[in-house]
Formats: sequence, structure tokens, C-alpha cells
Amino acid sequence: MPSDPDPPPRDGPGTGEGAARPGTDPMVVVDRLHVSYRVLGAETGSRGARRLLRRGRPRPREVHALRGVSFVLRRGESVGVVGSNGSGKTTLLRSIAGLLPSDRGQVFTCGQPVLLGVNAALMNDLTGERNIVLGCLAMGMPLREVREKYDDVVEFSGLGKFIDMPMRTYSTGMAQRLRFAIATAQASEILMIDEALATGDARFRRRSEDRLKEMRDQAATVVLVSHSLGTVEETCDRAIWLDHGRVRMDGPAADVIAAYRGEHD
Ligand SMILES: Nc1ncnc2c1ncn2[C@@H]1O[C@H](COP(=O)(O)OP(=O)(O)OP(=O)(O)O)[C@@H](O)[C@H]1O
Repeated sequence: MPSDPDPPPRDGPGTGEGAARPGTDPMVVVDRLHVSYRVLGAETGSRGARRLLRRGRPRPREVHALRGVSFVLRRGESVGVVGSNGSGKTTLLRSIAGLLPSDRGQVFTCGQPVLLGVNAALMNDLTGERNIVLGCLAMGMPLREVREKYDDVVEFSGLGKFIDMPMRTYSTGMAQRLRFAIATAQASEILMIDEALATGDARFRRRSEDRLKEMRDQAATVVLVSHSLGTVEETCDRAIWLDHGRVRMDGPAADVIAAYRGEHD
């Protein structure tokens, strides 16, 4: 194996191996993961303008979002990922879900993780009904299961007679309810939650919180990305602090949150 050029995280008893160890089965192994985005036309200011006035295409710019991230998540763990804006939290979840290719390093998972976020890619011109089928298939559900779950998803979305209208006719809240209902249709042993999930009106929010709780109870491993340190402290036994694409600290949630607060308050 090649040697790792990246420095290890600062401290934390569970670094790279999982602080709390309720179970021993590894469910997710992230091994020296590097992920970059390539952005075309990102040059700004006079340099970019000069290049535009000359000829040829602007060079793509690279954003190195994850820089050698390693850790192991085990069965029974509930892990919060914290870090300031742009530190790589969403990129990490998307990589674990298999939605982003890595430049270097690897991610191993035990089964298909489900990533719950409000950004499920649905099609505005299709009806709610069609989007349910499309969204469930896109999450990797077999058609047989989509058929089984279909009525539940419609019922949970609460869209009633609007379900056969194109999505572009929905209000923001209605579209979010549909996304949430689709995203939570599939149970998974590895459940990843991107924080911006509280969605819809008060009644739907209560129902979604109940649904999330149910899913968390069924999942073997839960990963939560949140800016709410209180939520991470309350709901997670372990936390990983990402800083500029690197693991800064990995350990018991209370310790990591205290260190993070120490630097950000
Ligand atoms: N689609 C993209 N194209 C180019 N760069 C991106 C893209 N998505 C994220 N990035 C960059 O990757 C880095 C990590 O972003 P990411 O969204 O993973 O951070 P985050 O910790 O989730 O941030 P936040 O707390 O603001 O949600 C940032 O520098 C961001 O600008």
C-alpha cells in the first residue's frame, strides 16, 4: 500500500477506527479518500476577462474538497459530522452514498447507504406519480418494491389529488414533502441524514420527525451532518470534525463538540 502523505488528525481516542464501539462489524470504511470538483469557467477578475478576450477555453479549476479522509463506522454507531461551511461534510456523505467518484482512496460499505437530503433530483415536468417511480428507482429500489411502497409514499406525501399534476405546479413546501416521502421510502442499514430536512408545515414536520425516528431505530448505523451542535450532542455518540477537507478530530461527541466550540465561539 502506498504511504499516506496526509497528516493524521489532531487527537481523539477513536481516530480512524471509531471512538465508541457499540458493535464490532464495520459498516462503512473510508480509506484515505480524496474528492475534487472540476469547475469550468471559474476564473474571475481581469485575468479571467483577459483570457476570455484572447482565445481558447478557460482552464478548469479544481476544488479539492476531501483531502485524505479515513475512518471506520461500526454497527450501532450514531455519528455526527460537524465542520464550518465548505469543510466537506456534504461531499463526504455523497461520496459514501456512491454519488461522487473519488480521485484517490476508497469507500467500502456494507450494503447500499441511503442519503436523505432535500435535493433528490426530480423532474419538474413530470407528475408527482411519475416522480415517485423515478425517484425510487434512482435510489436503487427494484420495481417490485416500488410497486409495494407506492401507496405509502403517496399517502405520506399528503399531496392528495395533486399527485397527478406536474411537479412544477407544486408550492415549495409541497415539492419538499414529495421529496421527503420518496427519500424515506427505503429503509437501509446505513442511514445518512443531511441536516436540511426539517421541511414543510408544522404538521408535516412532526410527521417527518416521527418517520426519521422510525428509520433511525431500524438502521444499524446513522450518520448525521448538522450545524446544530446541540442536535449532534443529543443524538450522536461519536462525532467527526471536518476542517478544510481533513479529519480534524474524531471521538466521543461531547469531546469533539467541546473542542469545536472552543475554536468557534
Ligand atoms: N458542485 C460543486 N462544484 C464545485 N465545487 C463544489 C461543489 N460542491 C461543493 N464544492 C466545494 O467543495 C468544498 C466542500 O463543499 P461541501 O458542500 O462538501 O461543504 P459542507 O461542509 O457541506 O458545507 P456547508 O456547511 O456550507 O453545507 C467547498 O469548497 C465547495 O465550494
